[in-house]
Amino acid sequence: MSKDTTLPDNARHTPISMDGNPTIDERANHCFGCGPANPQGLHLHFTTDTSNPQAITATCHFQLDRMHEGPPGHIHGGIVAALLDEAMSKLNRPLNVLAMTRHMEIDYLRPVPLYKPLVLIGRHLSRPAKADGTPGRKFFHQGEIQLPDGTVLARSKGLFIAIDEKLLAAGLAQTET
Ligand SMILES: CCCCC/C=C\C/C=C\C/C=C\C/C=C\CCCC(=O)SCCNC(=O)CCNC(=O)[C@H](O)C(C)(C)COP(=O)(O)OP(=O)(O)OC[C@H]1O[C@@H](n2cnc3c(N)ncnc32)[C@H](O)[C@@H]1OP(=O)(O)O
Repeated sequence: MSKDTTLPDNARHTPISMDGNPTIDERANHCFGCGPANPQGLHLHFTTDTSNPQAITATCHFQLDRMHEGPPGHIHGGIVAALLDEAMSKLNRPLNVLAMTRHMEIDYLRPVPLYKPLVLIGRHLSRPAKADGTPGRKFFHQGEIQLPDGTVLARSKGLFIAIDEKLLAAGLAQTET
């Protein structure tokens, strides 16, 4: 039976060693991109599609207003970067890794409008193997901001590096002091 990709993917995509521990998303999440607990955040909500493990995607429908203005009537370039970073980072969890952005590049193809419904899409591109053939730490992803008709306004490519889960514990401890 094929998977219904219109439904949210609610599987708990975490390493087995994290069973029993809340993920970042399950705690009071202040992430600027997706955290419900951040009153100034973007509150982005993504639906992931893992039906093809070679082409995992994360999609978000969103619309911003003047709070995020750069060029008149358009989204600030730094916010465009944050949107693309967020979309790409949303691919790490379905890939069962904790990973941080090491490098990203952006093509700002067209100004991105405020007050219009837009689509934000992250696509997993590749995870090169290490020299010994074992899975590598580098994850290459792509992000796009599109108009509903598919016109691409901005596109990113990102390198994410898988990190040790202990770093996550250290980061969370810092937020609790
Ligand atoms: C103590 C606090 C820690 C807190 C962390 C906690 C949790 C984070 C987990 C997940 C994120 C959670 C939620 C999502 C939040 C936001 C969503 C957006 C995502 C982000 O916004 S997240 C913030 C921005 N992000 C950073 O704040 C990263 C700062 N940074 C570092 O923390 C290190 O930089 C790190 C750990 C990334 C890597 O450090 P490292 O030492 O482990 O790795 P290393 O340097 O060895 O690089 C590995 C291999 O990448 C190659 N390489 C390097 N640069 C390259 C390039 N440009 N092109 C091609 N290859 C390149 C090297 O050549 C090497 O390759 P090789 O292994 O083959 O030699």
